Amino acid sequence: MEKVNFKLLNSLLKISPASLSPPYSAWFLSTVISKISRGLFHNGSWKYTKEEDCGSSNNNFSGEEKSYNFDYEEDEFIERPENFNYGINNQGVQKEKEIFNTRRNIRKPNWQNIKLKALKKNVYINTPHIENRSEEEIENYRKLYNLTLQGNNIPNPILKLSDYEFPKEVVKSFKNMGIETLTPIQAQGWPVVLKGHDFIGIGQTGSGKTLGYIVPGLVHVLNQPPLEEEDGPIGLVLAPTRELVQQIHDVSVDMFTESHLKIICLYGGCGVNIKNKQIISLRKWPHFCIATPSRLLDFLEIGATNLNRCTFVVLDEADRMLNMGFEPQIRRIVKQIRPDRQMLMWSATWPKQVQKLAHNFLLNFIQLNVGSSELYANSHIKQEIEVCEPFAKQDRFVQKLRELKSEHEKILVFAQTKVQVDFVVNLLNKKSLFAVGMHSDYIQKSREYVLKRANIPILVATDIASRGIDVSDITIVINYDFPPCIEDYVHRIGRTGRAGKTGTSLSFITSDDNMNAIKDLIKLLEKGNCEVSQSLYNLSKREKELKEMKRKFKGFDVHQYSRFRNKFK
Ligand SMILES: Nc1ncnc2c1ncn2[C@@H]1O[C@H](COP(=O)(O)OP(=O)(O)OP(=O)(O)O)[C@@H](O)[C@H]1O
Repeated sequence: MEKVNFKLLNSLLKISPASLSPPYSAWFLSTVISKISRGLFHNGSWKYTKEEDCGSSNNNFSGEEKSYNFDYEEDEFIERPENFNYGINNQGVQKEKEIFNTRRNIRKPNWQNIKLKALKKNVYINTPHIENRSEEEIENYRKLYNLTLQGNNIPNPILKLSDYEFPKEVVKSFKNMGIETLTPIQAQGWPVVLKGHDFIGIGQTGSGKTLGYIVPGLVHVLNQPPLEEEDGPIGLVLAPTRELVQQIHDVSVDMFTESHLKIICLYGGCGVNIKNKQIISLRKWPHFCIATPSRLLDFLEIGATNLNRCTFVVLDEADRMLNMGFEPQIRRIVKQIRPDRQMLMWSATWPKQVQKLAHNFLLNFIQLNVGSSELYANSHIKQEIEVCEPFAKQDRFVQKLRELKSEHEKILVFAQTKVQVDFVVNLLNKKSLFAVGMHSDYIQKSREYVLKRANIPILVATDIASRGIDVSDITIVINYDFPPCIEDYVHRIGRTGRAGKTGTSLSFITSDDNMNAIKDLIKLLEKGNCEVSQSLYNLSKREKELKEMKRKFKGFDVHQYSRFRNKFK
């Protein structure tokens, strides 16, 4: 029976053009040749023996032979039923999904019939120093940082770390992590969350929102009765991408070390072996869990964990989580969580479309906006815009990059699609500007590597890297393609200018870009008192006129009319 190394097959199928550049091409060729010689490229279903290819003999399937199939949602191989038939045009994949969908069904628990464990929601300690602060001092602080608050019974902010009696484990972690001051979103957010309120925290990119929920999350867990057998995690953080989940996990581990509480992270796209490790970690009674929604749902559906003890729930990048297809998953997960939970939502952007939806999940919440209740970009970022013709964009981009390369150590470039990322990487490598790409087709290990560990001067990515990712040495962000929605622009450029540092963004804009986003960009720049070039105004005006003409001359060839009009103007 033929044996296939799935990890390598996966890498080969998903190989990006960037990997064909000199350092990788030799490895690529040798791998292809060795795979051909082992009979990799055969028709029919893939078979492998787990012991060899998963590298572990401790899993359930050691020694036995099973068929596996690639799950595009989970981005990894999943077990396939015996006698499974692919059929023509992947009809089989569809059928397989149906089979698995029916197998995986979780019901909403009937909370009235379940005896819930005791919950201590308000873990705030009244500290005279904070309570006795004058109203004037508090007002001044809120005005200074432009804090807008909505809701009732709002506690005073914690202005200094020494003002509040944090548990000793937390104080030790602060020392280890070198945290001496609070950012405004932490100063006002922490007491609200510690009091047990549901909360929406909106603050600019890089303003410290992660610790904004991790610190009160840790205090919450420390105040709950200990976990017992069969209990799931007490704290749960949901985030949209694997990279973000891993990053939040890293920050949380630093914070939780002194308290010896267990913290785990769950994400897909990492192969069966890691999935098994994740299941094992779930069985070791973790106190806190950071997860992507689909992977957590998967584990809930196979019964690997439950959320009966979960009382502290966080949606990071909440607007993203309630949008773009995540919302049904979030609903299904939240149904599994007891109704008297505490729920928090955090983001740098809070578009109107998701606001109403968010309120469905929260009870008597307090909302904090740091900066402004309207959309705005981090004021530490210098925003530059370059308007050009679509055909001139490539050359202009390469020219600009050559100029910027000497000034900036690490440059992050955003392109709109995976194909576009590969195209830009190829373009730059051909021009001897060494660049590496990152998008969802890259294997997880290489995604982690290029983001955090590698010394790569130019990284080209899709929006997968736009939210929450905290890489300290990115000093410039370039939008090769302008995003179709302004919130994505704010998050993308927010990868620079973090934690009070300054940064620069450069965006290329052509008439091919989404004009609604351009209009929003003009508003954003005007609100932030940034200079708006005449060419940007002209572009927006020209498109407005064209739209107007299209409306008037419906059925006519508008472009022909436009040329005609320009000729005789
Ligand atoms: N109190 C603090 N003192 C010093 N540094 C801090 C403090 N809080 C956060 N930071 C640092 O600020 C940086 C940005 O924090 P974080 O990633 O939490 O930002 P964010 O608001 O979540 O950004 P985004 O909206 O992009 O997700 C991190 O490197 C973090 O270590």
